[in-house]
Amino acid sequence: MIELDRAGRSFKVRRNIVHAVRDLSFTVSAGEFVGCLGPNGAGKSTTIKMLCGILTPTSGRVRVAGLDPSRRRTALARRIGVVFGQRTTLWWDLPLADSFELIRLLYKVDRAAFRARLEELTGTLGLGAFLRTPVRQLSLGQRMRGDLAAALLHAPEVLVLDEPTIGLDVVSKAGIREFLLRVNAEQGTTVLLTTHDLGDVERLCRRVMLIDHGRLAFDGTLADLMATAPGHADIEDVVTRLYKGEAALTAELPAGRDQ
Ligand SMILES: Nc1ncnc2c1ncn2[C@@H]1O[C@H](COP(=O)(O)OP(=O)(O)OP(=O)(O)O)[C@@H](O)[C@H]1O
Repeated sequence: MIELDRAGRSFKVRRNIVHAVRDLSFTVSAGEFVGCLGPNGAGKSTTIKMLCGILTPTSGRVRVAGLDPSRRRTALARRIGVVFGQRTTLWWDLPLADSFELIRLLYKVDRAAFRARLEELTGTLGLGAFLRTPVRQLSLGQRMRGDLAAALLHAPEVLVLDEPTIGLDVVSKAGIREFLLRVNAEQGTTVLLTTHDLGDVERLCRRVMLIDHGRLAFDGTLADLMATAPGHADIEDVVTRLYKGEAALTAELPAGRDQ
């Protein structure tokens, strides 16, 4: 469903070249739920932006649902849902319901299918009480639920989330996590998320990737991740060690994973 083959993205900043992502290769199969960790500036958001076609890779190849994201952005938009936790894709001054209607028109979703989908999402995400509220008046937790609904209204096969639980309280976080698990389990939606919240990884992700300096530094299960630091039972300790380079990351890549 998602394929990166030696994908790279660099930026020219004044006279310097910043290599945000280098030689990144991995595949995510249909129905997987994958978490992507990495220190600040590691290249996670740049990777997500290449997956949804916002950024064109400067080297290598990216495919999502068989499409080249930067060349087939419109075709891909029908098959992918994207949420940036730090930025809303909703219309700030419009009530949530009007934003959804605009999305229906943009994505040319059939009216009956849209109604059914919206009803389902309104129920599972608890949007009913604030559907008529302008987006700018929503709390962060409400806005995030609205953004998730917006990303899923056209029933995409792939859902890509950049820090979907950032800034949320424990109850809101739990609600979003439960919802994402449901979408993955019941609809078979492939989910790839980036996060700094290790609770997201523990509770959601069957597979964890770690990006460091734009490269894939680890790819395996949560148990594989914990095994990189024997004797450390706390995921926070393990990840801190990995970020500080205290563990031999690449040596721990499980056999059979793309590197
Ligand atoms: N448009 C840009 N122009 C120049 N440099 C950029 C641009 N976008 C990202 N970078 C640089 O690329 C590197 C990777 O950034 P990116 O945002 O992908 O990291 P990240 O892993 O998502 O970080 P964080 O966890 O802090 O969100 C950083 O050094 C960043 O400064």
